[in-house]
Amino acid sequence: MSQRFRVLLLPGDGIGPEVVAAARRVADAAAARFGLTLEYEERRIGAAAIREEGAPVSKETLRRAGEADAVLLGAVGDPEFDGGEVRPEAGLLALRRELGTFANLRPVAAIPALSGSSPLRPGVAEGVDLLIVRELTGGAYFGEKEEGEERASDLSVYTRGEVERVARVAFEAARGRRGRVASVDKANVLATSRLWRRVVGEVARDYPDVALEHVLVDAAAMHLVTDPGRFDVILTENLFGDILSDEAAVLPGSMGMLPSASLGEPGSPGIFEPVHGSAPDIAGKGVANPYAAILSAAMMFRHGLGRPEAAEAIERGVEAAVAAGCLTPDLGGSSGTEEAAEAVARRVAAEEGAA
Ligand SMILES: NC(=O)C1=CN([C@@H]2O[C@H](COP(=O)(O)OP(=O)(O)OC[C@H]3O[C@@H](n4cnc5c(N)ncnc54)[C@H](O)[C@@H]3O)[C@@H](O)[C@H]2O)C=CC1
Ligand SMILES: CC(C)CC(=O)C(=O)O
Ligand SMILES: [Mg+2]
Repeated sequence: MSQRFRVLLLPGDGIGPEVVAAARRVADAAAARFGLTLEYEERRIGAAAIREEGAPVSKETLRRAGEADAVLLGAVGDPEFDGGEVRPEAGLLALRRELGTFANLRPVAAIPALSGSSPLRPGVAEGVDLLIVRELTGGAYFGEKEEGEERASDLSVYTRGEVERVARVAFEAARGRRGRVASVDKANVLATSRLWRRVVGEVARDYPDVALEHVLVDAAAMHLVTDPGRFDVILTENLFGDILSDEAAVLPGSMGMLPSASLGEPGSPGIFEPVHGSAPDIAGKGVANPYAAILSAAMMFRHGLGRPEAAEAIERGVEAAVAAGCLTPDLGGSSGTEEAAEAVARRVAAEEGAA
């Protein structure tokens, strides 16, 4: 009998529905090839939920997310709600809090056909392969807020336990990679960063086979673009990780190339979501790059459903589609979102050596 998984789809806003449809198309191809059944439920989040349900995420959606095996999410955010009291982005933060997804894995890898000397895309950094482990449920995004006409504040709090658990995720990941962790902080100024640095140093003692360096975030931002090869795993807090990962998008060539997995305690559902936002400037045009969402579906198979062979098939499918020149406009091509998804799905279905 085929293995069944419940996947909650949260397409969200802007290009979210377009890229989630693309990711679903490819996930279905992978499921069919490996004899799995994906049972989908689709619900609203973000601006779509504010309009229809009066809140950026409903209690029922949070409950259903908790019951799913994995959540596949597009993006939230709509200029209509800029400056308003109820913000679409609050729905995503509430979901991350509800599921306790404290570790956000953001791999940054340049696809060979796009990199360096390739005539397809000169300028993309060749051979880049790093992993940003971003703490996702603490810091300034979740601290107490004060918002007035004359004064505003966002409290940034980290506890020893919050730092320790995400640090362990980074060290474990480094063991399966090139054995190096760069912990990024601002310990010359911030108290939270000094706690961060102390605790990461303590955790490192349990991983004598992993090399640890501490890097200040301002210098890290520079090294990331001038010498990305110096990094293997970057471990950092919520706000710094958000900014550094968008910066890292220049390495594979586009925001549309960065997937992510937001993970909590073992056994709890993860959220699989592209790093990019709702991109209102290109929404509804059918030109959004779906590879970040498709690669997030691959991460869902690997980290959420325990089926790495399906993840690898999707990743090979994306590489092959890109090598064949199936590029959306952000990558210098003229393919549409659906065309790119179809190109990957076809390759996933047809690949030799199916399990
Ligand atoms: N995880 C999430 O849901 C996130 C939501 N947002 C929200 O998204 C909205 C727009 O924010 P922006 O700052 O414009 O960031 P964004 O990531 O949506 O877009 C930044 C730039 O990258 C381009 N881009 C992004 N994804 C792309 C894709 N798949 N294919 C081709 N081009 C792509 C956009 O066209 C835009 O020029 C805001 O409301 C923001 O709060 C922003 C980041 C993350
Ligand atoms: C709540 C989101 C808008 C934050 C974000 O930009 C991200 O997680 O990448
Ligand atoms: Mg972001």
